[in-house]
Amino acid sequence: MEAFYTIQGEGAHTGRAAYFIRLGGCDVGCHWCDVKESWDASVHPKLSIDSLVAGALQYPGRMAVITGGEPLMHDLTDLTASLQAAGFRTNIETSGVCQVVTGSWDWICFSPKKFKKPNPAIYTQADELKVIIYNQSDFAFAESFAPHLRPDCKLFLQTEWSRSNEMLPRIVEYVKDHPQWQISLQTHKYLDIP
Ligand SMILES: C[S@@+](CC[C@H](N)C(=O)[O-])C[C@H]1O[C@@H](n2cnc3c(N)ncnc32)[C@H](O)[C@@H]1O
Ligand SMILES: Nc1nc2[nH]cc(C(=O)O)c2c(=O)[nH]1
Ligand code: SF4
Ligand SMILES: [Mg+2]
Repeated sequence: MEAFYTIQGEGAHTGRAAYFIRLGGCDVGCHWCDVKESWDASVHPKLSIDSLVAGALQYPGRMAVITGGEPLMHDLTDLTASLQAAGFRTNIETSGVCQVVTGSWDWICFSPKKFKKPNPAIYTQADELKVIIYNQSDFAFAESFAPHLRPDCKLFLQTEWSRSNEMLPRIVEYVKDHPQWQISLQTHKYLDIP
């Protein structure tokens, strides 16, 4: 769908320069999704892996973030192999909804959704769990994944953007009471960058 060089706004790598590759296609259907234009893959141009890697190499950063849409709808074996061969660290943002987890990953951000169940195969591969808090029941939804993850998996709660005023104070109190969790903010939206 698009590729751009920016600052990772969310999660464990917040604040680091990264080349984002946003792949079209998603059938998870989050009603609050902030990139609904990504859902229909057929309206977006197909780019070759070589051109994506060449685009990334124009910039000094060597972290690539593959997102979407739901990137694991695609076989990411060749894209991640080419990025790693070119010297990039490969990070992914995924809901975990997929038949198989393809690709070679340096960092997996797993962001499960109530709207479609993830494949449990991703649980022990995740380096970071990032749950979007839209309402109070999302805290229990977030906790339901924690026992299945690796002990070193980082745990983040991120407010759904339009619900920040109501949910951020609750997330602050929750993290104070449950310090294994950290707050993730969509800092790129505050910075007004892509
Ligand atoms: C657009 S999604 C694409 C990757 C993948 N489909 C997923 O959901 O993880 C990238 C990240 O943005 C988060 N996100 C999407 N819409 C959001 C919103 N309105 N407020 C906060 N986070 C949002 C998702 O939960 C995910 O962590
Ligand atoms: N700056 C910036 N950071 C991000 N982290 C995850 C994003 C995504 O949409 O997957 C995203 C995004 O869209 N922009
Ligand atoms: S899974 Fe990700 S891309 Fe798909 S609708 Fe949900 S937030 Fe949007
Ligand atoms: Mg985004």
